[in-house]
Amino acid sequence: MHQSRPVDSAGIATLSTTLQLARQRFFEDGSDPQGSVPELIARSWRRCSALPCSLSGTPEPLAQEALLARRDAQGQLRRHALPELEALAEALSPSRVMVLLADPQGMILDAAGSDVFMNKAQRVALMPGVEWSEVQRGTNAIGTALTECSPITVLGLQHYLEQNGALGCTAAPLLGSEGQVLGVLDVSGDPRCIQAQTVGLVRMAGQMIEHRMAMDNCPAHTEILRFARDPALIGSHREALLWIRNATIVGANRAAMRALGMTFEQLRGRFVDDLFSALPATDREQFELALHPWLVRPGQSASWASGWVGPKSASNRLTLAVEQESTEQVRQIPSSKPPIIVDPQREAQRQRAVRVLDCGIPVLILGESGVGKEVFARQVHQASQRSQGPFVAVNCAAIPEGLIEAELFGYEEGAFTGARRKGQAGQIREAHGGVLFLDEIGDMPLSMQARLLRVLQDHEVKALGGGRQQSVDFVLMCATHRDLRRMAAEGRFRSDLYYRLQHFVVDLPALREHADAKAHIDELLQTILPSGRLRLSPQARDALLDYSWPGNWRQLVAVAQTLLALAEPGSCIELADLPNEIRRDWRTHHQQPPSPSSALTRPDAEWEGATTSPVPLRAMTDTAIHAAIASCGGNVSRAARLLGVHRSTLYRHVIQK
Ligand SMILES: Nc1ncnc2c1ncn2[C@@H]1O[C@H](COP(=O)(O)OP(=O)(O)OP(=O)(O)O)[C@@H](O)[C@H]1O
Repeated sequence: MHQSRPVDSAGIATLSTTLQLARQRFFEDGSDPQGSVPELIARSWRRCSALPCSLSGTPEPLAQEALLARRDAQGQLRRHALPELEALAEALSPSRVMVLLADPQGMILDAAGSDVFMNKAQRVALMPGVEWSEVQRGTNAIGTALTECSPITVLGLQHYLEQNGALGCTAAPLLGSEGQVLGVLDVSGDPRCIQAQTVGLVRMAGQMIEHRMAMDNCPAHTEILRFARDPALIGSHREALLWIRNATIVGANRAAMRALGMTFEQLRGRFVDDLFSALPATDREQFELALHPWLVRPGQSASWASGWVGPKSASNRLTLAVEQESTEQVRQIPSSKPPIIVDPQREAQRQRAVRVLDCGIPVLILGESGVGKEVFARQVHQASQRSQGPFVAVNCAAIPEGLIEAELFGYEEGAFTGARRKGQAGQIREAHGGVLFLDEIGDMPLSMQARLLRVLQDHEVKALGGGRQQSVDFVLMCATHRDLRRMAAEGRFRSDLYYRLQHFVVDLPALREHADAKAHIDELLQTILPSGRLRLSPQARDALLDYSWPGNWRQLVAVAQTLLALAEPGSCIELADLPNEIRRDWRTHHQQPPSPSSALTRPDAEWEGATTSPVPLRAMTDTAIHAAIASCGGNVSRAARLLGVHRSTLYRHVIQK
């Protein structure tokens, strides 16, 4: 019996007629969906329909102690995956999606990303503490990726349960060196937000996590043979890896399986000499590896740059200098530390905040999401007398309400019944001697605010589950995008805590409100997209400079890093390569003939445009000039010839703008 019903027409925007029909036939008549939905989805629907028990309903998340125990059991996975989770959430933040990490059973352990979407997702229990295996939640990206052991995207009503039809999710399983599933990385959001770029970024982040875990886990008596077509990829997450014990292959990563065209089962147990015809002695540091002739497929080069990693010897990482012709330039991987743009006003605020902090007075930072409140707080800490002490950042909105007390105040050993847990100091005690940064303090539950206020007054903290009061020495910095004054007036934030926090307030302006907004945007773009490697067409640059950046610096950095990750080295980024909302915004302000050729090859075109939709002449000229420059690959002389004007006229026009 099928447990989900077909969908009515008031469904999701992404629902296609074919999908609708396929669901109807499958759920009502039991017709096989083959050919109407992707094969992975069809297979999963079949599996789900054969499940013995009903899949409907919204499950309750685990209690906090049980979730903490599940997290503890995946300490290594989380250590390697959480930085990527944060980076991915940051890179995708303009899209209102969330990034999830689940364990090998599909239990969601951690989430990062858009608060707006997280709140929506909670309604269907897509949150930490809930298991999203296929058996529990039907076809879904996390569960189906785990079952199929393959990356997958599940959009809208491809989900088995109709109640999950508003979700778009893409997930990549994280595999260990023996093909075992270590966990799964997932991005979920509105189905329209899951674009090809999102899928690519999830897979890339998954590869990075797998690579880091693999290098951290080289068992005793095992060597790793690393190889890649391009020597520059050796040491990166894109290198191929084979684990070798007694000259026999015992493990492989995905890149190795792809490079050799073999599955893990086909590789396991093979002698490595079977694959490579000239395997060099292990004491050589640099060598070229030749693939055995019988494995070489048409068009595949037989030569690889390669190197060894000895057992447990991270220091033995080889940097290879094999001379090899390579047509592929190495793609720039977005740097994890983009530059911070500083202006005089911000610098003055920072210096004053340092003086205040050094006197032990709390600093409250206000501003829209993404204006750099945490960045600012970290800079103040760095310049303060507490710079040698810790900077402990806690995002009050990201921690589920039931966990926040334990996270902040810590707990004693055995504090939770039935849990085999050691105690935990808690973030407040971890900030001893330094700074405690409470981000999104406006989202802190009222009961927690009362406890925090007591800690600020007494400088003492008591962990959950008993124990004695311990004295703590920290200075508080807080941030929020909410109007705390109004919240306090409406009783949604404790007034006594508000008055304690508002002695020194830093109000960081939105990016669009900066007097030099365009210059700042340009400076950041130039640093992240260095002109030697990538070019921005004049139209694309204009669109980026003119955009209002509602997600502020975070959105700008994420867009620039995504462009860098996706563009081929040396290529020119065009308007069409920019995210939809930026293109749409630019087009709204520059209603123009679509391409230079239409304006240039048909001299009357601009007048036709003028009669149907009046556009200022200056704007039309701008667009024609930028389009001409773009179509000539940035060459102003050629663009001038194309437009039939002198080069100096064009320069003058561009400079005057
Ligand atoms: N002055 C700056 N120059 C360049 N990039 C910046 C600047 N400030 C912030 N950023 C970028 O924006 C990102 C977001 O900054 P941050 O987390 O401090 O914002 P926030 O205001 O705390 O956001 P939220 O309120 O959503 O937590 C940073 O990781 C950094 O990449």
